[in-house]
Formats: sequence, structure tokens, C-alpha cells
Amino acid sequence: MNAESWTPAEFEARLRAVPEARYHHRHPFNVRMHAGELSPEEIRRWILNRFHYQRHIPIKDALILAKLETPELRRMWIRRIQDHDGRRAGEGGIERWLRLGEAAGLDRKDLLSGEGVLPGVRFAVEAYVNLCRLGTPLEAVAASLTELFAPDIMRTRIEAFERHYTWIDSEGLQYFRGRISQGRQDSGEALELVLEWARGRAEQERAVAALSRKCDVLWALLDAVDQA
Ligand SMILES: O=C(O)c1cc(C(=O)O)c2c(n1)C(=O)C(=O)c1cc(C(=O)O)[nH]c1-2
Repeated sequence: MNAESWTPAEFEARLRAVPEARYHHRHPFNVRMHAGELSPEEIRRWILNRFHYQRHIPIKDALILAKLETPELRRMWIRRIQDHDGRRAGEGGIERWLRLGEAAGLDRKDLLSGEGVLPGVRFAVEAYVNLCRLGTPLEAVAASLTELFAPDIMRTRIEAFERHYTWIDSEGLQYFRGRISQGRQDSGEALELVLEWARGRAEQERAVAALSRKCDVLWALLDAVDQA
């Protein structure tokens, strides 16, 4: 017999419980970052490796976009690509991440070359892109719901950088500042879609599993950076 569907409230609570327990704000590397314990070399390693994640976000969003069947949905989703790529050269989240790297003493040429990206980071990012490439629209959108927790971690990170890592020019933190409102909007829209789309208990469980897999991606990325 099929298990009964969760009510919308219970489904939402089960989705939120996944990152509550396993989002990367609990990872030892982030805990040390927020406590001000990372060396400049560790901060630079994190920025360089996280750039590999950042530059793949619009790629996975383009894969999701291609699965959306109405102009309304595509109009909503395409904004994410524009947030990262900008509407013209010199704008957008990827450019702001490059400026973060420069503020921390990295060369944008080195970030763009992809050299020095750790194998574990490549595999983690590939797993996320493939989840969005091969999964259903429900699974791909549910995986993005880690962003429910992103605004909080951005605020914590900005505070930590301004207090402990003052060798990085505060202008370099614009990426994090911008993501507070973008993350709130992204996750609000994604949550509405997931609650609406999941039909029946099996689909609800698939959405929770996709979000859980995404937590694994972020965790594995930091494991690789931490252990390098
Ligand atoms: O720095 C972070 O802690 C963090 C986490 C996440 C996330 O939760 O996946 C994203 C971002 N940043 C981010 O900057 C970003 O653009 C982003 C897009 C997505 C997504 O899955 O669609 N997650 C995240």
C-alpha cells in the first residue's frame, strides 16, 4: 500500500529539517572560518575552489530552465542565470566572486584557469550539475532549497570576515552582501514550486532525498578543501 502524502505543512517541515541538520554551516571548515581561525592560505584555497562551484551554478540553472514548460516558469528561473552572469560584462555574481578573489590576493587569471581546483571539489560540483541534468524538475528545484539557509550563513560570513579577516578589503565582500536578498528570493520561489509540484508521498520523498544529496555536495566540497 502507498504511504499517505504528507500535508503541505509536514512536507515543508521535512524539507527544512534536512539543511537544519546537515547544511554546511555545521561543517568544521565553516565553523573555523566563522571563528576567525583560518590562515590566509586556507581562505584563498576556499575562494579558489568555491569559484568552481560558482561558475557551474548558471550551467545547472540552464539545465533546469530547459525542463520548464511555461513562459512564466522560465521567466522566473532565468533571473538566476542573470544574477550570476550579469546582463553585461563586468557585472553579476561571477564577476563579484572574482573581485573577492582579488581582494584576498588571488589573480583572476588563476581563478579563471581552473588550475588548482581539488579533485574532490570537481566531483562534488559534477554531482550537483548531473543531479540537475538527469533529475526531474522537482528534484532539481528541491536541491536548490539549501538556499533557505544561505542568507543566514552569508550574514555570519560577512561579520566573520569584517572582524577576523581584515586583510581582505571589505569591498571584496559584495558577493556575499548581494546573495542575502537573492538567496531569500530564490529559496522562496523554489519552495513554492516544490510544495505545488510534489504529488503523493513518493514524490515528496524524492524531493527530500534530492535536498539531502545537495547537502552532501556542499559537505564533500568543504571536506576536500579542509583536507587539502
Ligand atoms: O556560500 C554559500 O554558503 C552558498 C551556499 C549555496 C547553497 O546553499 O547551495 C549557494 C550559494 N552560496 C551561492 O552563492 C549561490 O549562488 C547558490 C545557488 C544555489 C543553488 O543551488 O541554486 N546555491 C547557492
